[in-house]
Amino acid sequence: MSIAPASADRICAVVPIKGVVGAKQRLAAALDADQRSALAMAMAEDVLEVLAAVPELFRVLVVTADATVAALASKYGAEVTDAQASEGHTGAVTGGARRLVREGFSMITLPGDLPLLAPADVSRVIAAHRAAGADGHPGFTIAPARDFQGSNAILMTPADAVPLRFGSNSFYPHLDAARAQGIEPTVVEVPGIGFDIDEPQDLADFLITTAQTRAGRLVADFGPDFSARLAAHLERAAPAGMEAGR
Ligand SMILES: Nc1nc2c(ncn2[C@@H]2O[C@H](COP(=O)(O)OP(=O)(O)OP(=O)(O)O)[C@@H](O)[C@H]2O)c(=O)[nH]1
Ligand SMILES: O=C(O)[C@H](O)COP(=O)(O)O
Repeated sequence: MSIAPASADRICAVVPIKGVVGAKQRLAAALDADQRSALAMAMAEDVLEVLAAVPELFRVLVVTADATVAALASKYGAEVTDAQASEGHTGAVTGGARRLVREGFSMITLPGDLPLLAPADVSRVIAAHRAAGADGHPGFTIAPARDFQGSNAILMTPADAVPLRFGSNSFYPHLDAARAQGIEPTVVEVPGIGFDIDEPQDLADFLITTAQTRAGRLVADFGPDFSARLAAHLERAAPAGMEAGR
């Protein structure tokens, strides 16, 4: 099999999307299954719309085994693959990376649950990667989650430059993994990338933004009582003597 040389000028976004069923389990205390599915789909559509508007991206590849997600991806001009799509976040991204290596593309991977993402956020990561001189050389650029636990965007030249392992605390291990490959990671903090919705507290923080996106309108439509119920849940869930918060 021939492998085309990777270039930081040829970047494909890889977005793993689990799909309608089983999404956002960690929000189960705040949302029922239908609400969780609807929120996951709304965020995914918002992210796909944003990525379609990033001028530096050549392509977008959605890794999913879900037919509804696949149809949504096509609507925004994204390609779809189901290779390794049911092997968790890490498996799905690794499957996408393998394909991009064969095709000579660098990879930026982002999850589908970044409700405040804007095209300029993605452009910032790409600019940082290029400024770090990754063109023609292996490079690794990462934008952490706001709590510095998650890895919310990773850009690699070539697409498989560093073995990835997503999980509850992947940011610092990913820095170590890059250094183990002899690559000094570039870290770029981007608020619109750092904010994802994993836990009920994230949902409460998102409600306050009153974002005029699909996801923002959806949570606003959960009704006037929703934010009070969410606040009550967070109050109950907070350790005694502490304010609800991260
Ligand atoms: N294709 C694919 N994508 C996945 C899989 N697991 C997670 N993802 C995606 O990876 C990104 C981060 O997902 P997580 O926050 O870990 O999982 P989640 O389903 O969104 O939420 P939880 O169920 O609460 O963990 C999201 O875009 C998910 O849709 C999987 O098995 N296959
Ligand atoms: O390693 C990570 O960044 C996580 O797997 C991403 O998923 P989450 O932040 O949505 O849990």
